[in-house]
Amino acid sequence: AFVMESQLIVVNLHSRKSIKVTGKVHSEAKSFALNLGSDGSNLLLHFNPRFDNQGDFRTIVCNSRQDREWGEAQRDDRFPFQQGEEAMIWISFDAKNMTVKMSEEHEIKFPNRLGLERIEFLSVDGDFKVQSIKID
Ligand SMILES: CCCO[C@@H]1O[C@H](CO)[C@@H](O[C@@H]2O[C@H](CO)[C@H](O)[C@H](OCc3cn(Cc4ccccc4)nn3)[C@H]2O)[C@H](O)[C@H]1NC(C)=O
Repeated sequence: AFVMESQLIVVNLHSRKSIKVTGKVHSEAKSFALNLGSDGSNLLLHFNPRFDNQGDFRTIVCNSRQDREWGEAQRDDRFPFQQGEEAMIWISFDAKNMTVKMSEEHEIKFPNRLGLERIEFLSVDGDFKVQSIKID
């Protein structure tokens, strides 16, 4: 079984910048998550692709978290990830929206519900091994 380790990275991301995460999806991936915000309890974005997990099949679940409380989840079944393959996830944001780009033709918008101007926290959980992180 996989050891579910959380990869915690401290970043200092202003809203004019973007962060590009590349990595590899486990060959038997069920679910992974990228969490961005000020800390684990206050997330601008919980980006959670589910291959087959908690009743979701090949669906991207996005949500926010405020003082540990989850907000209203948003689902998208345009699912570009493949088990065992590399993936690039490119996240940018402004005072209104988060934008998650996965390829030229596929991006997801999610409201910036917390209105944070800065992201100091990025954690990666589940069946995804981070290979690089680039802020530009
Ligand atoms: C239909 C009645 C039950 O609804 C289900 O309720 C679950 C519990 O609230 C919902 O699952 C939660 O959805 C949240 C986003 O809205 C988060 O994804 C909750 O997971 C938090 C979390 C992260 N981690 C670390 C992690 C992440 C990915 C892989 C491995 C470890 N462990 N727990 C996850 O438990 C789940 O999305 C929801 N399903 C539906 C269809 O609404």
